[in-house]
Amino acid sequence: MRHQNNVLRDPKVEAVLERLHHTADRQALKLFLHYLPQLPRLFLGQGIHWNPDRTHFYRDKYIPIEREQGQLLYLLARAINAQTIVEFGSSYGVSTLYLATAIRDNGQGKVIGTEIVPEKVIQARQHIVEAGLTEFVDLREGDALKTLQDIDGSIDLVLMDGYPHLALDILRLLHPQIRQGGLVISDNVGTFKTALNSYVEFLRTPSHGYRSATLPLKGGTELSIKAG
Ligand SMILES: C[S@@+](CC[C@H](N)C(=O)[O-])C[C@H]1O[C@@H](n2cnc3c(N)ncnc32)[C@H](O)[C@@H]1O
Repeated sequence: MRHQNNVLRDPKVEAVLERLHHTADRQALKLFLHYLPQLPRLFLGQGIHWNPDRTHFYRDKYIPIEREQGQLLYLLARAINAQTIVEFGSSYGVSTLYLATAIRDNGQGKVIGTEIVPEKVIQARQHIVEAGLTEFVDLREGDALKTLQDIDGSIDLVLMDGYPHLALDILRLLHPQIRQGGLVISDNVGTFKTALNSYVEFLRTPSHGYRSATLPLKGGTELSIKAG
């Protein structure tokens, strides 16, 4: 990893991840230009407006978690000895690789990932094979609202990183199976502030059973624990 210690301690996984992060970094200019008209909103702290009818732009975009978020995910998954991890939005597999490394190092379990764009699923599967993590991943192609309906047993950790307008529905779907002490980590709560407002409110309403705080990672990463 550039600039800092890498907690994964696995050169094979790190090499794949570094290549994917670099490819994602090279898409930054296209993303910047795409969001350019919305820069005033961002500077005013309002976040980018999310239009659920205009997602085509993202079909070939990596838009992965950042390296620091990946390290945090790995550490959290190790800390709670996660064995069932659910990921909404796998894209090309960057977050999947961090989480699957944690599952492997915990000794057993699976990351159940889901991705709706078939071309991304093909690539993500290749990256997982290349990293030697196939047996720790169950990557499901299709709409997460369907593919995540039949999860066996309890869930230790959820990564919420799909399109914002679906986050609350996905959380409601998974909520009964998230165990006490389980974690929900949500990307982009600062970037897509308005679209994720009701989702974050859900996590912050005490009667729903979570304790939740926003970490200053990638402009806002929500860390929530199901505390009962
Ligand atoms: C921000 S990206 C995920 C990045 C990924 N977690 C990573 O770190 O590499 C969001 C992904 O969610 C996928 N997605 C959006 N709606 C979905 C749905 N209904 N079901 C499954 N995947 C979906 C998109 O195609 C996109 O690839």
